[in-house]
Amino acid sequence: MTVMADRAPPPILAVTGLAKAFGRTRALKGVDFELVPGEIHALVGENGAGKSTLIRILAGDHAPDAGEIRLDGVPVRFAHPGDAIAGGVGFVHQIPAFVPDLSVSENYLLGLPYDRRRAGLIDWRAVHRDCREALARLGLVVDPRLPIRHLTAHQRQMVAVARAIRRQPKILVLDEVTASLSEPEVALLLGQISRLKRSGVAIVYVSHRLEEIFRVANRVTVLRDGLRVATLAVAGLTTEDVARHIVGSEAGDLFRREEVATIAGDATPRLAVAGLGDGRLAGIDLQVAAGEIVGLAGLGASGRSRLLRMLGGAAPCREGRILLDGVPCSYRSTRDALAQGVALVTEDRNTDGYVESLPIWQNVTLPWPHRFSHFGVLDLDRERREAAGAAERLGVKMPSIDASMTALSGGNQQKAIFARWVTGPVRLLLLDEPTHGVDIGSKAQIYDIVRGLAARGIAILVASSELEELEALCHRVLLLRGGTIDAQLAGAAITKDRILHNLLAAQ
Ligand SMILES: Nc1ncnc2c1ncn2[C@@H]1O[C@H](COP(=O)(O)OP(=O)(O)OP(=O)(O)O)[C@@H](O)[C@H]1O
Repeated sequence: MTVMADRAPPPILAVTGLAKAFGRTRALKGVDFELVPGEIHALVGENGAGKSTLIRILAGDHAPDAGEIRLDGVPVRFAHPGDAIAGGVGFVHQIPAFVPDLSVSENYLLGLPYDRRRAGLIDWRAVHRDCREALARLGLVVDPRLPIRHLTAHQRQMVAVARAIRRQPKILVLDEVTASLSEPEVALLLGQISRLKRSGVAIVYVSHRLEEIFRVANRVTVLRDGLRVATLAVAGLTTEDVARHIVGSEAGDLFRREEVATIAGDATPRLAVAGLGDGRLAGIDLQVAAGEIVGLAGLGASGRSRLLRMLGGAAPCREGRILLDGVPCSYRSTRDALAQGVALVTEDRNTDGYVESLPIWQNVTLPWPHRFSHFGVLDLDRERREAAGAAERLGVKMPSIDASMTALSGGNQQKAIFARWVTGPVRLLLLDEPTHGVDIGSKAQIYDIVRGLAARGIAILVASSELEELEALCHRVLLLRGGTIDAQLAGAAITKDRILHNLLAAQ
């Protein structure tokens, strides 16, 4: 079904019959897509539906096998990413590219001319001011002189957005830019995007957060299995309508909230933390019982990820004590932590998530090199079989378990990484943004898996910027503010509104 707005202006971008295969995977099977000036057009679909492939072709990263792209009515073929940018199309990809050792400002202005003084010298003060102000409009306050590698994944994402806007594009394509942003940051970003739209910029907005689409988009195009299944005006639609198009059947109650009772706390907690700190975080006290799912909520750079990294051996803690099942423990690395049954799943799957040179199955079993060896002999068949079983249970969409991780769409990479913890001997699971970039159907699967792991007695501490996620999953939610945990919500008191209200009230 295709519903077009009456008397729509001529498209600034018209894509027809776009097709692309990767080996035997037909990522796009003849897709049409139109974008008009001054609209925000959402592009949605399950993980692996073909959204990023469409965007990568527009960006000149992939050559299409068939189809046509017209800009302002003129056929174009972008051979290199630079061509698209020169044609007035700006991109923010799921994992933006940066030069890690250059400063935030230099990355922000990459490829653009610098402000110069009379003698031709770069006016660094003006450059940094420009960068600082652009980031502040997106709610990010950082020193623009810092090397960009010091920024967190979501801060870098904001720099990528500011960079794309700075190039004054006619078309701006945003691929999953809010995946790890907290609510106030999302609001600032969506405000900025709406302003660009009002100034006539045409925006393609890819997101798995349907709620955002209803906040800003005019139209939505749904892709499924490499085909366009609908282009609809957003006004008058419900989330369930869009979800139905995405999954191709009645979506069921994907948004249901499980009744989660608070776990009685008489027994020795699986994790007990007292007075933990590292300078920026201080006096952190918390407990997680076996079988309990505890959430961590905070605004912006509240320290959620830092805390998880400290507990998972990825960052040093200078003060405090960590007890696992009542036994004091300390670990110097994630490997150390893993040996004690503590697994950290970070949000940055690109840098510490997977090994590109290994097939999917070895990425799934990566943390457990000794599990499949018997008297020093590796049982590769069993290892591969178990990995395949775990990936299948999580619905990882892949050409084969032997394929490379780079053959997976972003959300499927996330699920493949998650499959690790389904197979391994874990006592405490630390999850940072576990459904980053994952489609709504798969989210429900991941939630079920997390609940299943908790039911097996694993203690789970989960940080999420998606408050609905905490609401759906957690027995308790801890509120992290000013470098410490200053309140908690439990059981039925955990609602998105209440978490947000408490966090904002505490500002
Ligand atoms: N470089 C590649 N090599 C092989 N297969 C690929 C490659 N890139 C994408 N694919 C496959 O093409 C299909 C479409 O992937 P694409 O990344 O476009 O999906 P997507 O809709 O963006 O998903 P997500 O929401 O997970 O980001 C998937 O089946 C994916 O495995």
